[in-house]
Amino acid sequence: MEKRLGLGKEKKLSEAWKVFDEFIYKCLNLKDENNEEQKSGLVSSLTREGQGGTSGDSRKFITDTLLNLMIAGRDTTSTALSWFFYLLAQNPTVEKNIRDEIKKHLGGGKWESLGVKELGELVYLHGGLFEALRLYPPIAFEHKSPSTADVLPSGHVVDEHARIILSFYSMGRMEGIWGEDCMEFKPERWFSSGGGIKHEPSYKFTAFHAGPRTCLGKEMSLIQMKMVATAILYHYHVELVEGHEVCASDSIILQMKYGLKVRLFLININQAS
Ligand code: HEM
Repeated sequence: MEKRLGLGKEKKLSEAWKVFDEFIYKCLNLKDENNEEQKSGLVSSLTREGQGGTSGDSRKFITDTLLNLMIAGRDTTSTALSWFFYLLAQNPTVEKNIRDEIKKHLGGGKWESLGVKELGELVYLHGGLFEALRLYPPIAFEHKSPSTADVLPSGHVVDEHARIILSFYSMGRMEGIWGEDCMEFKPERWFSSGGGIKHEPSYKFTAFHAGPRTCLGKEMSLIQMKMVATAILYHYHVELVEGHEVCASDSIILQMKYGLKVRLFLININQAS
């Protein structure tokens, strides 16, 4: 009824759609004008590959795809970073180890001198982020339904009406999967015996899901998170504001109900020890 009459939440939604469409169409027009320079960009690839998707309308296809990427990539990445800094503030030794590692790879330069290749060598930072994702997966649970009746590898029979809930949050904290220290924040868990990054199968570390519907933005989000974390840790020591309650909200994304309040203390990484 609200939709038909253009009232309440439906009104807000259609206004928001209008703003979003105007923004995207403006970007597309800009792209058209600079066509030669942007042939290899994301929008150009979508235009080439999509050809309108099922709707046959290539602009709608691009708008929907970009909205999908924005929804999938924004709150997930920021939520993961909030939990990472929350855990870090409670584990100052880990913060120090990550800062030492950043310093070691700087080669005397500024944090901006760390490119994608160098970020990939920050093993401690990687371990810290993966621990945050294991303990606080931004998409904490997921449900799936079979399109037809089936038998799972476990032997469970599921019909087409079954709904299977997967709790990534619980899986990240199970002793049977991660061992006795499963509740501890331990970046070292992700170190290989050779000192590099240890790989864990996606069916064990499920923060990005697994199989054919696995997260398409995993590598991109890791680069983003590493860059943001490096920029902050290069400049600041992080402490939690005393008395501020930190707990998870009951939303689709495992955000912090009251946000994260921290104090930042300016440091000079080249002098910090
Ligand atoms: C820490 C950051 C992120 C986490 C934890 C995460 C996690 C996930 C998970 C669990 C899924 C599966 C959801 C489902 O099956 O319903 C998923 C799907 C997806 N993610 Fe991410 N994601 C992150 C960042 C991103 C970013 C930055 C992008 C892109 C810019 C992205 C794009 C996507 C897309 C397009 C899908 C749908 C894939 C499909 O259904 O085929 N994600 N992500």
